[in-house]
Amino acid sequence: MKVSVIKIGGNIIDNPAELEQFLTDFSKIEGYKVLVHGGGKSATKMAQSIGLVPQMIDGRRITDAPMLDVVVMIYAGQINKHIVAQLQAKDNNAIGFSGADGNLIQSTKRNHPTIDYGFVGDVKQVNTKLLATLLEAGVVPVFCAITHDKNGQLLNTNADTIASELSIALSEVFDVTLTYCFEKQGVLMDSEDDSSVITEINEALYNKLKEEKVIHSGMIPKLDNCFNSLSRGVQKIKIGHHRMLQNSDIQHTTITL
Ligand SMILES: Nc1ncnc2c1ncn2[C@@H]1O[C@H](COP(=O)(O)OP(=O)(O)O)[C@@H](O)[C@H]1O
Ligand SMILES: CC(=O)N[C@@H](CCC(=O)OP(=O)(O)O)C(=O)O
Repeated sequence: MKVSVIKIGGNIIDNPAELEQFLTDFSKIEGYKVLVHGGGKSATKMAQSIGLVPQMIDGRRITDAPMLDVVVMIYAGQINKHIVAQLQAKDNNAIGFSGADGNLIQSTKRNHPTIDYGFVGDVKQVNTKLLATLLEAGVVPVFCAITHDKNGQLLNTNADTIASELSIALSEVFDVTLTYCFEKQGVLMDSEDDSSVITEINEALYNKLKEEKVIHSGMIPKLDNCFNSLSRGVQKIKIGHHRMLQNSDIQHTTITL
């Protein structure tokens, strides 16, 4: 059996017209599917509006107690419930989840020797059995970027990592295709030129382009997640613009080991 795991980032979520188009395309995907959403941009705006100062290190948000409240409200509340309602309107039987719900994603608080990330979690285990049961019951799970430590503490976890870890776990049971959708056409030779798509990238090319600074910022953790997922059983990974979901002519990047 096949499963499509799709991740969308803050730039789609922040644009209502793009989000609506994405959800229309997503709702038409046949078979088992899982949606993972970020929302970093909205969380940053909300945090600033109440006087908090957002800080990211290596693609991870420093999450103190007030920031944790903001990300739980924005990711597990506002964004997740809007997406679920929109998918229900499109006749997809979506249910929204954080990692705490059904103990679906348990994580451990990040323990870094020099940086205090605060309430940030690294995924420890996925409740694959419950997730498979939900898929087999016709549910479309919609995950936000909040996990828990099973001791009552919610933790903020990078959404790309959640998509990757769910895909790895589901690979024990299904053939998984993981698709990262964002605002660009794929991994680009020039990150400002959408016509410069690299159609296939392996780890050797990635390392070379990272060194040459062709690949930088948020694309680095995204691709690190991709190679980790491929080496741990995920069948296929694509990165590109969400229009590729319903139009196979749209250029995108395929990741290979
Ligand atoms: N070579 C590249 N090709 C495409 N994007 C790149 C590249 N190098 C860096 N980037 C940056 O990576 C960003 C995507 O990472 P991120 O912001 O984490 O995505 P998401 O919106 O999915 O959370 C792009 O907006 C782009 O600015
Ligand atoms: C720990 C950590 O960094 N969590 C992320 C979760 C959201 C996210 O990943 O959103 P995008 O996919 O839109 O970037 C954050 O708070 O920004």
